[in-house]
Amino acid sequence: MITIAEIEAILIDVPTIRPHVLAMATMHHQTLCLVRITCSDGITGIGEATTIGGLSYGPEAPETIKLAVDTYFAPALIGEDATKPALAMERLGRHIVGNNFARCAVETALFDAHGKRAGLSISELLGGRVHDRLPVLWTLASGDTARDIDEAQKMLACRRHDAFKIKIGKRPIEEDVAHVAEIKRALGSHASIRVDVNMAWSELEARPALAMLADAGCDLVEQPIHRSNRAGMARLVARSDVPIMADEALNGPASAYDYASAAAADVFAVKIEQSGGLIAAKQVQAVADAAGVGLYGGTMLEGAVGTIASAHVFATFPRLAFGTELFGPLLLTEEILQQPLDYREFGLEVPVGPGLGIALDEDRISFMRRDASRRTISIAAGERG
Ligand SMILES: O=C(O)C[C@H]1C=CC(=O)O1
Ligand SMILES: [Mn+2]
Repeated sequence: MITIAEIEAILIDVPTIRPHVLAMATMHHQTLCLVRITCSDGITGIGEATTIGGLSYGPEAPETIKLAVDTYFAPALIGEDATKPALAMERLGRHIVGNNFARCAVETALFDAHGKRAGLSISELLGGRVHDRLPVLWTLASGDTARDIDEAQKMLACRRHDAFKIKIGKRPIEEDVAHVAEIKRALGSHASIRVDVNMAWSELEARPALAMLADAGCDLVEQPIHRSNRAGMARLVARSDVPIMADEALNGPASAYDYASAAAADVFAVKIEQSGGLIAAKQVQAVADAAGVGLYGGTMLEGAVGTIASAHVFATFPRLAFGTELFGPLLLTEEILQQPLDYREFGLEVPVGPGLGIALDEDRISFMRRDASRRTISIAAGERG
């Protein structure tokens, strides 16, 4: 039997190209928790978990993910059959509750390794792709209207993105709506404009705000109110002219079923980490398709590894009404792959090679990892200078 031999979780801090201003946090960097699994046949697989603003988005942070993987996931998985990712994850579920983000990183690494072994990409392991390229939007979140407009116009001009998600919820509603309306006016019909409120409003605030956003030409409103207020989401969906998307409310197939059966969302933002892995994300998709809920491929602002794992999953979705937001690597200053991802013509190419179909730049990773010893390098540099 080919077994799981070693599991390593590595933290890497990467600056963002500009501050990313969300309702609950302003990001100046992103921390990637890379998970590397080595199997007894010598094949390795890589996975990734990220969060947004440490613990400010959800119950996991990069450091807690590393701790969970090192302390609990690794001992439970070592010695298990490496050729059966679904079985390994099922067994793991008997010992570990929750920890969806950590689960996703581990499951991705198992799929990457098994895909390399089988000579198949992850999308092929998941049933086969229906898209080779995915539409990708860009998030405008500099915190400044003129800068956001300038950024969007550059993206349109170089044909990288023609849909934009504006992060709101931090400022008073009138200011936020004026910000959205000004961006929409500047970009006109060339661009689809959506907003993400990240749960910042109460239901009473959301009611007039949704009407104002509809007037401003907004195409989609993401998670306007708290994840726990499912009935409130259903009331908003029933009266809103703009489609409403659930994001934070979804953490796997059971929550998707709850939301779909309560008619509490028009669209689901599927995120592999929030869902608890690639298989669970496919189950969220199945619930949405069965219920007639639209789909959108979401991101946890992952780097290249999590982004491509997501792309393999979303490439298997026959219906993807609102496209994806798989732009995470473009928000980061550092390239960690040997071959950069292919973003052009408003989309991302889904790699065709085995597993994830990407290769890490191992020298960069060794240099950037949080626990790298740079002391010797700086002493040597000091001696030279
Ligand atoms: O959807 C979120 O809340 C998280 C994320 C996705 C895009 C972005 O800018 O932030
Ligand atoms: Mn969101």
